[in-house]
Parts: sequence; structure tokens; C-alpha cells
Amino acid sequence: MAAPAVLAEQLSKTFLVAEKDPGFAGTLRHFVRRRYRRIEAVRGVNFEIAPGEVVGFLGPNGAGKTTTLKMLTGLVQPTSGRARVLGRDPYRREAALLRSLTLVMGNKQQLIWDLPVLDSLRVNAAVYEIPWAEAERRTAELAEMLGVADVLRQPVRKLSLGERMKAELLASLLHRPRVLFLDEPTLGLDVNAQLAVRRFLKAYRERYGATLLLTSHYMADIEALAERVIVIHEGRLLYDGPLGGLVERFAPFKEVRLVLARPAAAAAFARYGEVEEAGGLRVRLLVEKERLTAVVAELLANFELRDLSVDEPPLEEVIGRVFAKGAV
Ligand SMILES: Nc1ncnc2c1ncn2[C@@H]1O[C@H](COP(=O)(O)OP(=O)(O)OP(=O)(O)O)[C@@H](O)[C@H]1O
Repeated sequence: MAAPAVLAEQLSKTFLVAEKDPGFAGTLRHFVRRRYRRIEAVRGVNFEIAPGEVVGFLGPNGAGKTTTLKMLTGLVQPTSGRARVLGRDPYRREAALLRSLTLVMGNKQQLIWDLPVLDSLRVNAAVYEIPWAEAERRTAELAEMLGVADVLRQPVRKLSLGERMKAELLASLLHRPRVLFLDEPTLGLDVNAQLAVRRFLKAYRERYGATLLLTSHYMADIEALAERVIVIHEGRLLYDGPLGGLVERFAPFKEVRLVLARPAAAAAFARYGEVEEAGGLRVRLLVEKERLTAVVAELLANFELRDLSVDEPPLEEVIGRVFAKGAV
């Protein structure tokens, strides 16, 4: 295997947070004798990502995803373990590595609010020592891929959320990083803008052979972009493998959808599986894979059906179960 683009080896981060009781007395006590609470945000996480791979990084709120991304981009020093990106230690913040990676956070912005996007791009070009003629060429190319050429002369504050996020991506990629860490890059965007961002990330990866590690609460992002997923929960790695394997392992059931000819009570379906929707003409059931053929035969025999279809359960459902379980 080629040298990994990203490596996490027993990567761990513990935060010490000072705790203070409420009120004046609490504040006084806080000065005299400080109490600390340990938060083990990331606990011995191991993974390797090959150059050109796109990996979805999943976990419920507070699982340790952002902390891991911050350790991999040199913003936070690991308490123990090793982080390597393109063979280098990100926390040393060597210029050669900083020129090769980027961290895009959907909830943070780097563009200057009151200035046109182009002005922020000039700043970035200067920081990364890209001659302006070259930066202009790259801006034109990325703006075309993102469909934001028209808005670059407008102040950032006047852009829609979707336009702003695309401009943020443009700014984050002006130095053509080969390793992209993306933390919720489609956060809050409408469906069309989400789709545009996904398409762009795909095109960028294909054009530049980039490696992507991305978190998203939108499973559509993960399904569209990632072949492999890493799942963490309470700072520990729960799963690392193909997206399909996650469904196999955590969702040994299929989703059966029915359209009835006549409404039936929800209770009529409880014995076939887990009822997700019922009570009218539409019914959705989660049925264990081993029982599937028998259940479908019974449903056909017992109900007058307009339609019946069997699918993999929605990924949201599977992920929800993984998180709820919390252990493999
Ligand atoms: N700077 C910090 N100081 C103290 N605790 C922190 C700090 N940063 C994160 N934490 C804590 O570490 C844990 C993991 O947080 P992190 O932001 O990495 O999770 P996450 O998986 O990215 O969650 P989300 O999906 O909500 O963004 C949380 O309990 C959080 O409160």
C-alpha cells in the first residue's frame, strides 16, 4: 500500500476543563482551589487513509470528530498517540504541509464579512505565496466549477448561505491542497446547494487526486461521496470499513413498503416487524432479513395491496441504531 495520506495512531485528546460553582462564593472558591474535569474527547483512535480516498467520518454530537480533525490539521496537540498527514506531524505546522492541506468548517468562516470575496482571496494568495496572476487563474477555474463567478465582487455579507459556503470552499482550496478535511461542509444548506457542493468536491477530487475526510450529518453527502466510513462514538472507533458493510453489520433488516387498497390499523402489522409508519394506506416496516420471504408471502396473502417494495433501510436509520447501540 502507498504511504498513507492520513494516519492516526492511538490518537487521543483529553481536555481539562476548570469547573466553577455558581454564585459569588463559587467564584471565590474557584480562585483559591480550582477543580478540573477531564473530558476524554478522543481515546486511542487508529486509522489510515490512502492517497485519493474519500472517507466519511461519522459520529453523534460530541463523539470527537472535530477534535480529531483539529489534531490532524495541527490546531490541537494530541495528548498521546500520533497524527501524520503526508508523513508529517501536523502540529509542527511546517509550511510544506500547511500548503498541502485544508480544513473547511461549515460553522466557521474565514472570508472577511464586509469585503468582496475577491479581497479575501487576495489575502489567501499572499499567505500561501501564490502569484496573483496564478491565483486569478485558479479562482476562475474554481469559481466556474462552483458556479459562483458572479458573486466574487460582492461583499460576503450580501451572499446567500449557499453562495457563501461555495466561496469559503474556493478560498480554502486556492492553494490546491491535496488533503481536505471537511467538517460539515453542507451545514444548513438547501438541497440544491448541498448537491452543488457534493458535485464540486467530487470534481475537485477527480481533477487533483485529492484525499478527503469529511463529517456530515446529512447521510446523502456520505452516500454520494464516500466509499468508506469511519464511525466514532464517545471518542472510540466503532467501525471502519465500506459503507455497505455498515448496513450489513448494524442493520440486519430490510425496509418493506406497502400501499394498501384499504386502510388498516397499525396494530395489524406489529407481528411482521418494526412498524415505522402505518395507520393509513401507506405502511413502512423494518423486517429481519431471515424472515423477509415469509413475511412478504404473508402480507400478500393477508392484505389487498396496491404496491409492495423492499429496500435497504435508510442510512439515517442505520446510523441512528449504531449510535444508540454505542458498542460493536
Ligand atoms: N476546547 C475544548 N475544551 C474542552 N472540551 C472540549 C473542547 N473541544 C471539544 N471538547 C469536548 O470534547 C468532546 C468532543 O467534541 P467534538 O467537538 O470533537 O465532537 P464532534 O464529534 O465534533 O461533535 P459535533 O458533531 O457536535 O460537532 C465534547 O464533549 C466536547 O465538549
